[in-house]
Amino acid sequence: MICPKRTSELLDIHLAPFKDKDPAWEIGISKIAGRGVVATRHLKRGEIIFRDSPLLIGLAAHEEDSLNACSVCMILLPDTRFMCRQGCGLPVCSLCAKKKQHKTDCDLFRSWGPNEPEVANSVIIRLLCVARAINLNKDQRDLIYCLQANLDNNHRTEVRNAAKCFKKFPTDKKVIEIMNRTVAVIRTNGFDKTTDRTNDNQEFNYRALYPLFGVMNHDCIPNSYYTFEEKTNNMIVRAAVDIPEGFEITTTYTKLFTGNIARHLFLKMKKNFTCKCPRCSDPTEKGAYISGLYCRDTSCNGLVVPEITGLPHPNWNCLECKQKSTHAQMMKSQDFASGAINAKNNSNSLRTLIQYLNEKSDQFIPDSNHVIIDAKLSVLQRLNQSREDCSEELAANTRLRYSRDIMQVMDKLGMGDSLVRTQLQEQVRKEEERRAIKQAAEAEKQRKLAELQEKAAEADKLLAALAANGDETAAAIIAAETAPSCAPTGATAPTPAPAAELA
Ligand SMILES: C[S@@+](CC[C@H](N)C(=O)[O-])C[C@H]1O[C@@H](n2cnc3c(N)ncnc32)[C@H](O)[C@@H]1O
Repeated sequence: MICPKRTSELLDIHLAPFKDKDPAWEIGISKIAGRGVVATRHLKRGEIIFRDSPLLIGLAAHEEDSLNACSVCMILLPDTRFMCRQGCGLPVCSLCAKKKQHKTDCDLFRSWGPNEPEVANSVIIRLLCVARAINLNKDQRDLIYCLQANLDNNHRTEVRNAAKCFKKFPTDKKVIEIMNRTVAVIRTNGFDKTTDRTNDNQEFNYRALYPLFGVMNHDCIPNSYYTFEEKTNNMIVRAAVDIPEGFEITTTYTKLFTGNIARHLFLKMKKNFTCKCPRCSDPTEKGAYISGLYCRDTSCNGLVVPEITGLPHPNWNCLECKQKSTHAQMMKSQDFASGAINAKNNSNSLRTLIQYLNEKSDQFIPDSNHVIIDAKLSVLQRLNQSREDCSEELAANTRLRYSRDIMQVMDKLGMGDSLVRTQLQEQVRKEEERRAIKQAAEAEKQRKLAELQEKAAEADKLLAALAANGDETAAAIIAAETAPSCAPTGATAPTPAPAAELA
């Protein structure tokens, strides 16, 4: 492990533009693994802990059909004529083509002679983030070397493949080593499009290395969460819960609602470690039963969970009848459920998906299962874009119900704040506000009606009194004066409107 002091020095240089004189964090020896980020004082839930800027950032270029983004500002460009005319093989917008960053990138890639500079090639575009490490200054380069790098067998593959796309790719061992190391450092500590490392379903389509964030260790119930500033791509890390002084600040490398087994596999294969946090050690995941499935015995209503955690193929146990099942048996149920829900999710009708989730799916998969949580999140996301084929009432009820369901799972897991929770809270707040406005309008209608009824009753009484006194003319005048304001539209004087009719 590299000394936390040296890491701090290099991070201070990197973070100097933020001018944080009294940081709420420091780099220390972690109880979880190697170095970690530790709170220097008590942090309140929601408080900003630090800002970080990307030391390296570039297009992820994972999909061939989305290569038309500018390699500097990363904004999508019109479909034609977006490649640099200097022949570097990089897409660039007309504004960024004049910027210093592009000149540096362009000079580097042109000197390597791309085979087909006019064609957008995902391998070349993807390499840019890594190749930018070559032009960093010494402190920045040292910072890269200071971060952990899990050097697996294929961390050299990317650079090796990229070399085939250029005529004069560098052969200098030092240059190749910098790039290979950078690939490994990004894989261990960085982002490579949201799907690879995000805890919040956030859109982040780049490949990037945030050095301070890179020192944070993982916990499946993290005590911090992060967001990105759209203009700068800077990251803001906040406390998800109150964090006492001296406690390690953790993040999660996996999605929040992935079950124990899938998280275990992801962390083992992609991040090279086995997590031993309390959620991972508990087959019920703190009673949230995110991996829970129904017992195979149809006469039993019990939930089945993995017998022990931390294994890729555990046996499963019914919590009710104690029947054991093999992993393969339970995966059949899980795959069947995932297939059914995904088929409904991919169909065009959002209303059908909602009906299916509300009425059918719990016959074969518990509501607590991650497939259902993901489907509900997907419904909420679709509803945010449009109501599709749902009535206003169905959309509103679904928003409220699913947001509350998912927050309940978060509460069971003991999760604090996160971007997802903020979004769900906002959905609930809006829906409760809409309902309160509707209720207030209904109450106001009722109040006015009662007022009218009261007036009509008073008029009835007056009329009766006048009639009893034999004052027929006065009664007719009163009836004519009161009826238009009390009676429903269309009622005509002189006949007094009976109170029942007004309702
Ligand atoms: C982004 S780095 C975190 C910082 C790292 N501890 C360091 O000293 O630089 C990720 C690596 O830290 C280790 N790590 C992070 N969280 C861990 C955890 N919960 N349990 C075990 N190892 C963990 C793993 O080796 C992982 O590949």
